[in-house]
Amino acid sequence: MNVLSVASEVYPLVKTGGLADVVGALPSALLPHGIRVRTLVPGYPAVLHKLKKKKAVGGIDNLFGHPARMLAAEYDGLDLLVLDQPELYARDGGPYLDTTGRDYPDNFRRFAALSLAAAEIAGDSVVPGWKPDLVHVHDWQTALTPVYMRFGSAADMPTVMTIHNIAFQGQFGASVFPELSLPPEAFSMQFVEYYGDVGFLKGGLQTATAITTVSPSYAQEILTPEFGMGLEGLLASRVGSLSGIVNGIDAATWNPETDPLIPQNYAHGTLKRRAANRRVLEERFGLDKGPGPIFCVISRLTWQKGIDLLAQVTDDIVALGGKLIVLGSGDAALEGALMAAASRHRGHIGMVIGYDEPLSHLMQAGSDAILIPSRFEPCGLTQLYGLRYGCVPIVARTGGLTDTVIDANEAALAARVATGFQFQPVTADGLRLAIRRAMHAYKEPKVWARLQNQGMKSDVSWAKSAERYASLYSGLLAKG
Ligand SMILES: Nc1ncnc2c1ncn2[C@@H]1O[C@H](COP(=O)(O)OP(=O)(O)O[C@H]2O[C@H](CO)[C@@H](O)[C@H](O)[C@H]2O)[C@@H](O)[C@H]1O
Repeated sequence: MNVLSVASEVYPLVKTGGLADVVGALPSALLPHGIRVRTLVPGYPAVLHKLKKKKAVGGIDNLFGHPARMLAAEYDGLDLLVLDQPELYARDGGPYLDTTGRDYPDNFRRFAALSLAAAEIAGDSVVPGWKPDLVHVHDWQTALTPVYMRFGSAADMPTVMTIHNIAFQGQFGASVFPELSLPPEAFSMQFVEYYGDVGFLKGGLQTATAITTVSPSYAQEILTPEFGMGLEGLLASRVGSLSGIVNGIDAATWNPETDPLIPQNYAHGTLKRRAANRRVLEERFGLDKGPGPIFCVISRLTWQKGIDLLAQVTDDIVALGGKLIVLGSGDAALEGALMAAASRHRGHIGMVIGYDEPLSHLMQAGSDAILIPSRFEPCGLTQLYGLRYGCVPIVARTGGLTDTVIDANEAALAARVATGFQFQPVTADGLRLAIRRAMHAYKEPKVWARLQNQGMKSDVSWAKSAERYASLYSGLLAKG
């Protein structure tokens, strides 16, 4: 089976968050199922620069007023198609934001173009001699693909639309509609019209053959007004086509036994070796040496991720004898609150503002626990990395965090299945209580080591989830 996967980012070429990790890791996990994935991404400078050997395999004469080239390349096991259209993608900033942190004003056009190109590949008019059997799109940036397919020459080909984060919907004023090269009837409830605006994600959810999200719990939650963010009604009308498949991790990139980004490799039998990583971490974050657990946070610093709750418990962490290190960037006010905490508690709280992939590996390898107080979390990946690295996850009981961490309650401890701590309600008090519970467990080395070992043994690979995607794809093809 040939699958075209379409996304706005893919690890290791371009990454702003978990979407890239998933899009980068799923293809090799699907290969044993006889599924060959080609991944279509925009030709951002970062992508073109990293791909040394690329070949023009086709093109589109007029993609929103400009010619575009389709390049093919292989990178780190990925079979890539790259949409090379400098007017849209040759920019100095990131994939979505300019150098001052603002959305590019033509993002609607940049990602409509990506979606239209995908639909034309599916319609067999762009890459001669290659055509997918199914198209899999991710998040709002690629959500118009099934809409274009419906009105183009691949109307019967099955499509899967995966929601990684329903908070980002790609909603634009109605004035963009005439620029999208869609027929007038597409501006209706059945397609992209969304409360009088154009909704990219809405259009995708309305037209994709199947909808998935990245955990079973989140698939349930988005049917409620609290988590559906306005799309719960539409999703309820499509509930028969909606499922949740939990994310895995790239077990080769995230393997403490072989990870080249950490000073000291280790396995679950050699947890003591983590101490060497801890020492490097202490240096890096300016922490005092000494006992007590190091809690880490690796995250966008936003309300979704509950970072305001974290800012309320920093003093408590220090008062209880713990240390805190934070890597991330985001809301200026939250960055400021954490910086203030770091200067109040020099030697006990360290902060690095920015995005640093190697440092994120070191933090998982040297910290004792990772805090994830998210208000909503479709799946979450950092708790999965934590499990693999013996960095015990302390998580809000929501979405995929619920599905992947087993709370250290008495029964779970007795059954030796606990892997971390969950808390609810998702408030500062809830988080505070979870930190107290973790501190208590940390004081009993045997209990803590068991939590670490149990986590390291849990299956966070793609194996089971790839099987689920494979059977979803086969089911759709069989129906088609
Ligand atoms: N400052 C920093 N420096 C280095 N690395 C950093 C970093 N900040 C974050 N990261 C990395 O970025 C990724 C974040 O992934 P998450 O799944 O936690 O959240 P995100 O909200 O981006 O993804 C959305 O999509 C994914 C994928 O489906 C879902 O798991 C998730 O719930 C959903 O919100 C992880 O690999 C993490 O290590």
